Amino acid sequence: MDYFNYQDDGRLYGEACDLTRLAEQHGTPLYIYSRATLERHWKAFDQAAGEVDHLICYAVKANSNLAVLNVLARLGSGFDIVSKGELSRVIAAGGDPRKVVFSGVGKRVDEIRFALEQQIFCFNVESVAELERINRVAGEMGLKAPVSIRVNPDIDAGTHPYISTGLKENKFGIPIEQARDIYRQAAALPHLEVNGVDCHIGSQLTELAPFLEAVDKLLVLIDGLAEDGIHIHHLDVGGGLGVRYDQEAPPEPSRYAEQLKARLQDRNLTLVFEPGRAIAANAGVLLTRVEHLKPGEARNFAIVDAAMNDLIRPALYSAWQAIIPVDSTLQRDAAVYDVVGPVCETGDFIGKDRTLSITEGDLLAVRSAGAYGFVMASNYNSRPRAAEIMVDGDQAFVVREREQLTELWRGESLLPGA
Ligand SMILES: Cc1ncc(COP(=O)(O)O)c(C=O)c1O
Ligand SMILES: N[C@@H](CCCC[NH3+])C(=O)O
Repeated sequence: MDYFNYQDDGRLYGEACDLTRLAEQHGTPLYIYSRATLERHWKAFDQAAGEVDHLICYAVKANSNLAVLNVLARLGSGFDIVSKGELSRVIAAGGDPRKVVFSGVGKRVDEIRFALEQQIFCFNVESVAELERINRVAGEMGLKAPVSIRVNPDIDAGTHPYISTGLKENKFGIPIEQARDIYRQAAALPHLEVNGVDCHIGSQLTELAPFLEAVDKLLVLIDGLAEDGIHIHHLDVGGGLGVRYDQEAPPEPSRYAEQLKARLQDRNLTLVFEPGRAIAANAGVLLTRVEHLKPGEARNFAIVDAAMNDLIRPALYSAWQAIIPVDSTLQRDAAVYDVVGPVCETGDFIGKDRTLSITEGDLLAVRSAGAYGFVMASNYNSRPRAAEIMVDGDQAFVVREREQLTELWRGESLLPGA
C-alpha cells in the first residue's frame, strides 16, 4: 500500500489541492484526507479477494469521519463496528447495516437491540456471557441473531503489546481449546444462528506468518465443527494488516489474500476482512505549524501547534510517524529536534530526534495520520479538536469544522447555597 501519499510539491498523491493554502484557510492543526487514496486502498482489498465470495468490513474505529465512511459506503463497503455510536455513523454515512459486523467485548443490551433492529450481518461474540445475552435479547424481539465466535488462537502477532489481541493474556475472544465446546453451546441456544468463525490477533502486523498460523488453526476448528453438524458459512479474519510508517514492508493485500485463498481449498466460505489502518492511515496527514524553536543543552525542541490531544499514538505507543516540512524548497539550517506540542505533559511529543530544516511559522506534515489520529483526539488542556478536510482532485471539503469550546460555566457558583 502506498506509504508516501504525499508528494514533494506540497500536495497529496493523486490530488491537486495545495496543502499550504488549506492550512492558511482553515488553521492548524488540521487533518487532511485523500479520497483517491481511500478508494485505492479499499479496492486493493476488494480486488485481492477477487472471485472468492467476500465482504470488506472497514474498521470504523480507525477513522469514523462521516465523509470517510461515505466514500467507502459508495464503493459498497461493509463495516466493522464496536458500538451503537459507530453503527449510527455508518447509517448516517449511507452504509448498509446488512454488511456490518459488530465486534467488541462489552456490547450493552441496548446496543445489541439496536444492531438487531438494523439487521446487521453478524455479531462477533467474545464470551459465553455475551452469547447468552444476545440470545436473550433476540428472543425478546422474536428474532434469531446471526453470530460468529471470536476465537483467540494464542498467537504472538509480533506487534506492540497494547495493540496485540490474540494472546491468552488478552481480554479478547474465547480460547481456541474451548471453541468447539462453546460453539456447541451456541448452536443449542434457540435465538442464535451460528454462521461464522472470527478472529483478530492484533494491529500493525508486518508479517504474514501470524495471520496464516491463526487461519490454519481456525480451519481445523471449522472442519471439526462440520463433524459436529455446525456448518460455518463465513470466516472473518479480522483486520490488522500493517502499513508503512517508516521502513516497514508489510505484505500487500494481494499476497495476503492469495495465501488465504490457497488455504480455503474447496471449503465454501465467505471471507470477511476488517481492515482499518491499511485503508485509512496513509490516506491522511496532520498539518501543524512550528510555534517556536527552543534550543537547549540536552535537546532542541520544535514546539508545534499539534499535541498529544490531537495525535496520541507517539505518546501512547511510542509510535513513529514521519514529520516533514510541507514546503521542502525553503532554505533553513538543519538541526535535530524533539517535535513537541503545547500540552503540559512530558509525554506530549509527536516525534523525537528528528533532523529538520525548519524555522518558526513553517508548516509540517505528520504522515500516515489518517488512522487512529482524529478518532483518538481529546480536549485535554481544553484544546479544541482540529478540523478535518477531505480533498478530491482540485476540490477540498470541510468534513468537520474545528471545534469551538464554549464556556458552560460563566462564573456563577454551581454549589447550592454557596
Ligand atoms: C476486532 C477488530 N477488527 C478490526 C480492527 C482493525 O484493525 P486494523 O486497523 O489494524 O486493521 C481492530 C483493531 O485492531 C479490531 O479490534
Ligand atoms: N489505536 C491503535 C490501534 C488499535 C487497534 C484497535 N484494536 C494504534 O493507533 O495503533
